[in-house]
Amino acid sequence: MGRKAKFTEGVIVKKGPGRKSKKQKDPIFKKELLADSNQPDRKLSRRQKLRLKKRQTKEQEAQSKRHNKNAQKQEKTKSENGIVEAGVSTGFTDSNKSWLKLKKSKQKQPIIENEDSSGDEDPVSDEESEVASDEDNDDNDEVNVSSLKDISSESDGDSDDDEDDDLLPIEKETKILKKKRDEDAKLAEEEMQLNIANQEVFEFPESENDGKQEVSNLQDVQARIKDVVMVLSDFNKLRQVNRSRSDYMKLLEGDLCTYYSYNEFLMERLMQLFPLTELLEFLEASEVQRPLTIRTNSLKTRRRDLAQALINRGVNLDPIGKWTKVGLVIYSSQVPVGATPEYLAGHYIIQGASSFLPVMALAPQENERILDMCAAPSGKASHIAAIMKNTGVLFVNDVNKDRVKAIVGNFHRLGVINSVISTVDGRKYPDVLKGFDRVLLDAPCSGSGVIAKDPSVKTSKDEQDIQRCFTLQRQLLLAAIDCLNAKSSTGGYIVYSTCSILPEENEAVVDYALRKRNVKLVDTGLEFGSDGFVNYRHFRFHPTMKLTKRFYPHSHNMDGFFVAKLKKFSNQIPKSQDDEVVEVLDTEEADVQNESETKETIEDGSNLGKNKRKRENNKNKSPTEEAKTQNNTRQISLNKKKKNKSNTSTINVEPTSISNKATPTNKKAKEKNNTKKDLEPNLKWNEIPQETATKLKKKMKKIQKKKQVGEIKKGNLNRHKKGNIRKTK
Ligand SMILES: C[S@@+](CC[C@H](N)C(=O)[O-])C[C@H]1O[C@@H](n2cnc3c(N)ncnc32)[C@H](O)[C@@H]1O
Repeated sequence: MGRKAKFTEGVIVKKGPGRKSKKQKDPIFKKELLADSNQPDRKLSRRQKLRLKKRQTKEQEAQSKRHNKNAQKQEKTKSENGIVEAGVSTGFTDSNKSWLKLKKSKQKQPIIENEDSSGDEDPVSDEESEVASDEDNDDNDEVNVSSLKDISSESDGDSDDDEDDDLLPIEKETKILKKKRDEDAKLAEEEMQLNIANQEVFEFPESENDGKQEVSNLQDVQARIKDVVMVLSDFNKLRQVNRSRSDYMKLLEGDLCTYYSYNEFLMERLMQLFPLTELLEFLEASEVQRPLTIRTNSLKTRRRDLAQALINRGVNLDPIGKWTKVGLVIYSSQVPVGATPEYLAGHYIIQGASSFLPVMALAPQENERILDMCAAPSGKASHIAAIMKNTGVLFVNDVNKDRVKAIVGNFHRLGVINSVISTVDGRKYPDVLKGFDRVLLDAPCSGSGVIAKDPSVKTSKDEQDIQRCFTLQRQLLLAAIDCLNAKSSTGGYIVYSTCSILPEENEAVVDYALRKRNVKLVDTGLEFGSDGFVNYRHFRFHPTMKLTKRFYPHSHNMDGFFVAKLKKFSNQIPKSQDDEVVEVLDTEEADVQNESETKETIEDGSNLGKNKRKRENNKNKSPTEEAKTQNNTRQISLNKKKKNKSNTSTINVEPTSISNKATPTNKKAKEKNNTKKDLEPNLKWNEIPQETATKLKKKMKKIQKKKQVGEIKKGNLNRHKKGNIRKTK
């Protein structure tokens, strides 16, 4: 195989002007680059000139140093050896050696260098001196850098310009950015120092009204809130020595009331409830409306179809979350959401996300008998009906006749056909019907969880309102439990819920029911939410209270809400002495009882203490054991009653209770005194405003009269009964 012939060899192919050669011109270099760098007339930049000058002065200095050293050495050797060698300089060798020593320490090549130069007494050449001076420069790197910095900072304008000329655009940009970043960091540092300084100078207002007048606008109030929170977060370090934590808390409470427009009562309760940072989050979140949410009525449509229909009408929506299959959140809408054809056809109901939770916890089953005791306007009741698929029977009740009308309207629209609607006081419901598989008690409450929806709650609630609420809630809960059938094959469950976040209306009510009835707390089945309180102020609730769920606007993005689920394990009602308190009273009596029960709770008197002790004794017992002890107490109390009957025919009535039950008959005067005593020890008249005191007194007189009449009647009855017994005997 021979080599291929190159036919083109020797023929010079003329390259045509290609695209590149057409466009690209010959490169043009800067003059300086082309110029010989060794040429003395080369143009140097200012900085280069400075460097050159510096190097030259350094060289001179180094040389003079060397001369001095040599001179000193020569003098030394002369004085040591007594020999004076005029005209012969050995100094360079020494200096050379010293340079070598320097090298030795730096480069760790002492042997070769030493060997090479050992005994060499040649004077150091110019080149070497150049190197030496360079080395010196290296040694003094730090000095050079700092001096360069100095130079640049001194002659900011010119040198920077010169430098910038040498830099690429991207380098220039990074330089500018770096400079800006440095400036920002410096500013931030200054601000921080200023904050620290301010923080240190926060002074507690000295005026008598604790500084209420010192802040004139909301911005100042806000600033002081921040300051006080800061002090409280590191109290030992930042406090003023003569001020206690409670002083700061009081100041903060006042400022928060001013800033967020709350009354002191509610703010105080909230401050007891939340840690400071969480409190601020709660207050902020309660200023913002919750997102508009709707629930698909699964009796009439599916969520997907409803969503599509609404999107077609210009509604911007999304599913609420993974935890519900029927909820939709509406971000914006081109049509009024409460008046679309879908709404009117009952395909959905406008309902807050938190309202889904109690029904989910109740977990209704098809074909059950379910009671919704306080149902109007029926958001939750219609949800229950939908889950039951219109099977079984849903008993829907509310004491308010006007609100019941809303139930009827809603049920018509939504197509609920398995319901019986009633208007009864829930507390009397067990007298009407019992034996339900499940009961929902969505109790009337203070509404402290729905402040965004109803801002009047901020200022309208006081101690008495809360007391009235929780007394009614307790009575309703016991009645609701009494309506339940513990032996239900599918249920025996009750869900208690409120839109309040106050433990008095939630955990305390459930705790009360745990003591009064054969029920135990069970898991709600809700996958999210915060645990219920076990400790709160002077209350200590049953440890199982953790099974209850709380929801907050700031952490769950829904209205404040409480849900507890209880299972009834016996239809028997344990009768303890305390039970006398729990009776269905007419409204007038209930009011007075509220007052007296309320007092009982405020003063944390004998009953609460007693109950607390009892609870602590039962704390480690299982529900059945607890039930046994409760039954025991019941027996004891019954025995006591029997004894009393046989001896004196009187029944011990709890000092706080006003009851319709049998009262002593034969000693009217004594009884009169007793009733008076029953009522009065708990009421401190001087603590009650005069108006309410006179009202209360009037009411009490009325009740006493009623009682006396009732007693006489009952007394007559008893006499008849006794007579009958005697007769039969
Ligand atoms: C929180 S609302 C119920 C809301 C309802 N569950 C819903 O989802 O639409 C409380 C209801 O309890 C009713 N209520 C108040 N006291 C009552 C009582 N003693 N017996 C029955 N219902 C009562 C009120 O009229 C009110 O409608």
